[in-house]
Amino acid sequence: MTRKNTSDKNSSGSRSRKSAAGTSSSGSSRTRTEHNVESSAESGWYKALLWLPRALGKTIRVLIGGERYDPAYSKDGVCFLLLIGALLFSASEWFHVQGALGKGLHIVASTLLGLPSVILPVALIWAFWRLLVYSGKDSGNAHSIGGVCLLVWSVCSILDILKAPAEHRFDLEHVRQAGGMLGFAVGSPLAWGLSKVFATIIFVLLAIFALMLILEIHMDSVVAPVAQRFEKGHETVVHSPEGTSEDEFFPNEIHMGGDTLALAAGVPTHTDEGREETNSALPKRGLKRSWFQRMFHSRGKSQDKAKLEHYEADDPFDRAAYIQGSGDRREEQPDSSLRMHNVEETAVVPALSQLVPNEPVNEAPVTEAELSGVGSQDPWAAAAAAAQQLGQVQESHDSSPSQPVEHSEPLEENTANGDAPSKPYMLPSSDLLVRGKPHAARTQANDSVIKALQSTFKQFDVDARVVGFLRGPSVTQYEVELGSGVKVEKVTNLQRNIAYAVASSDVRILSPIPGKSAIGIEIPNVDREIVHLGDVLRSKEAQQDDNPMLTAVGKDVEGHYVTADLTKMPHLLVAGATGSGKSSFVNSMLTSVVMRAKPEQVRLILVDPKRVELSAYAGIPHLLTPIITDPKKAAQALEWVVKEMDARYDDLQFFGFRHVKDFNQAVRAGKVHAPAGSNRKVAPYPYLLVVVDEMADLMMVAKNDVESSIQRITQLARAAGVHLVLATQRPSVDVVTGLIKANIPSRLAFATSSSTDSRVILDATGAETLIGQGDALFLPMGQAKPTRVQGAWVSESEIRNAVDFVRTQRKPEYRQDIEQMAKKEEKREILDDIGDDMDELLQAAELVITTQFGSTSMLQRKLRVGFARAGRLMDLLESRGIVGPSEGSKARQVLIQPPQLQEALAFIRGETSSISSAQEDTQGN
Ligand SMILES: Nc1ncnc2c1ncn2[C@@H]1O[C@H](COP(=O)(O)OP(=O)(O)OP(=O)(O)O)[C@@H](O)[C@H]1O
Repeated sequence: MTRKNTSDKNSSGSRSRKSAAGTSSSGSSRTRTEHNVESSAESGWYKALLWLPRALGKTIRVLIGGERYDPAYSKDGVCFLLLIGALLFSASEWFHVQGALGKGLHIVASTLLGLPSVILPVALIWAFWRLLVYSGKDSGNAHSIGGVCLLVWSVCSILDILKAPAEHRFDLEHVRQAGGMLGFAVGSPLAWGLSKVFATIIFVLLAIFALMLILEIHMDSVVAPVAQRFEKGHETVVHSPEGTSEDEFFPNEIHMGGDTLALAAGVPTHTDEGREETNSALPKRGLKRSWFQRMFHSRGKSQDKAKLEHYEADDPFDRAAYIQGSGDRREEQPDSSLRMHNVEETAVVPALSQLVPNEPVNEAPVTEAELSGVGSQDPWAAAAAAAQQLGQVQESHDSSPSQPVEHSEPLEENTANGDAPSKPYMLPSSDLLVRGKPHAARTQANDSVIKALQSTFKQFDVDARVVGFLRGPSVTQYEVELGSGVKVEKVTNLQRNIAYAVASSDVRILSPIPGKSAIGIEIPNVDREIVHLGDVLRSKEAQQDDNPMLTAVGKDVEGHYVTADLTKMPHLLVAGATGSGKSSFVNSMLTSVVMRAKPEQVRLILVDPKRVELSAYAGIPHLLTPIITDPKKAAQALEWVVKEMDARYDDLQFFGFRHVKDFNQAVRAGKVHAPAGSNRKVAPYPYLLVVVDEMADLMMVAKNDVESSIQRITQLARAAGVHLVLATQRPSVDVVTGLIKANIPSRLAFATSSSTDSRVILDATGAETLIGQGDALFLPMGQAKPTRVQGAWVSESEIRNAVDFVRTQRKPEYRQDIEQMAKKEEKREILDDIGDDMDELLQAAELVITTQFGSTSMLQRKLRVGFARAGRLMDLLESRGIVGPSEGSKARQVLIQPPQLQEALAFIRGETSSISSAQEDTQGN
């Protein structure tokens, strides 16, 4: 089930994580209370530090009319103070102004810092910039500012040590010319007590630590890659770019080791020029990236992005920016009188919005006992004993193709790859994914919208006012309270006028907001926020849960990260109009799996009839089969999944478990033993995730087969660890049939073109009012009402980096039986097509090829058949490429020469896949 830090009550009773400070997503009372709680939790020194500025602010507020406290202004105030401080100290330290104030400031600065006082204005401007750009709990400001203070202290101390006089004495003039009081405090005593060299080393180390704090670098990110490089020393040499063909380096999507990676027909290789170089440089890049990424993060997002190779498809919101004009249209600066008015009217707004935390409080993890079947008794002992007694069962087990032993391949897959066990598999570092800006709780655009709403109410004489808002990444929900005796319809009827006033056609009105006596007006933000996949995966919630099937969904309208456990969905339907963000979601989901799951934990079957959407994942070790692009093969793969599921059930039944999770736990605990005498190895089953990027194509080729496979999988697959994600851009009843809907309980609806489509997906309207580009309604199983989310975004460069990282570690181990099953199916189709006419068709082929005369009447005469039958035989020969198309009354062209007769006959009988391959086979023999 979804886990998000909102209060969505989950009717199935599954876990729902609450926000750090509160339990309900409801409004102002909650957030006001949270504010009190938060301020009472402040430490004593913090209160003491802020006592003076707060008292000053309070006095000013009282003097100018007693307005309520707006914390957004306190941040602005600090920024301005820093700027003014920087200006003052630059006058005294750089321009040496000679006024009394200038001299006084210089005395203060040089006494405190000594020579480094010249960098004081820079440090203040830097702190000003940092506070302006980053704010909130996740901003990292405390680390950075603490780091800068430490660095300045270290520099002052080093200067003091270097200039410390031999005799132990304090001389203020000397101290001012060295590291100031700050440096003297510890520097000189250390130099006198320890020697200058050792004291300097200590402060150099402290300076390095300070730099690490500023650049957000951790020791392990420096040491681990170096250690890794040492371990891989030899391999790196082997894979060095020079003198090594691309074949030796298996991440290349076509050649891997000595083998050729069997990409599905039509799967583009997703390479571009210089790609080989990129791949072979990867281990080196990993180290560089981790250093630079952190450094860039601390300096801004634009540089952060620049480190990744850029693709056209990397840019989210392209069209949104254009359509909504956010790039062109400047927000009007509200005039001062209106601004005052707004401040009063919406005074509660910042109190509401600033308290929406990004990080959830952690709930106690699910206990082992919650997992079904794992109780205090030891069920495995009984199963093992039963297995001992069931020698006969085991034998039949061995012989029967549908029995678990036959199915031992996936169980052994951990060790099947010769080189796999020697190299531990490493998950990609989350540093490969871009960091976004901290969530903005309030922007200028929100103020403009509130102003527009208030004036609309005023114009139409409706006694209503905006009392708060919750800003999400793409949409803000404004909370409107009505005066007593005012009908709700008065506001809902204004929908079009509101849309006009805020210049957006996508206004959604919720009346009331669930759980509140207030109306919610959802209006798209002109300054939308991109929800980066990396941020969702780095959220506390996602990091504390090591479930490999946990996937990022995005952020809800309150700015909380939303993640989902695919095992609890257990199947998901993703639908929406073209360009609405489905493929981007599927990419985020698959990248989540690549980032969090090892191949032995999750295996994938990817169906991509559009051929380009999922090709980036070709060759990853999680794949169970090459990416399937042919809808017919996809239908057969689904049938294979049904068989796999049945086989897993047989296994679970045999060993006495109800869920594959329990079975896996027992295997890991060494409590499951293969029956005596059997040579099978017991290993945990990986989850199997089947992703179909376009359902409509599958339904067109084999509606009944696909429907019945999906029905069977969805009914049973949960316990077997098999999960489906079906995406479609045609949410019509012929694609998303009643049968499919009934079996896929979780839905994710992106913008649809009509309310009918929305009903098909969600059984409710609403998706037609979404604004596209990742804006979605998420309805996980068990939840009564959908939650609005902005889907997580992962760029193509990020996907490539993550995928390259895993491909360099392991080859995919494809299951041959999926391919074989598809081939068998093809053969069956060929034979079905010919039916009872095989003998006559072979005779006809022989006649036509030996005589090189493709005439229907000749077949009529020689085979003694009627015209219609001879015509059918000729059509069958044409379909197999033996004769050309009909040329009216003329005989058809014969395309096969007499020496190829035997190959042609073998091909007709379905023994070979083509006539040329038959020739090759013959030559080979
Ligand atoms: N979560 C998101 N955040 C930001 N922008 C997004 C997001 N999702 C999609 N977009 C924008 O919308 C564009 C279209 O998205 P996407 O290709 O996923 O749509 P789609 O529904 O799969 O379309 P189609 O069915 O035609 O393949 C993207 O190129 C991107 O610019």
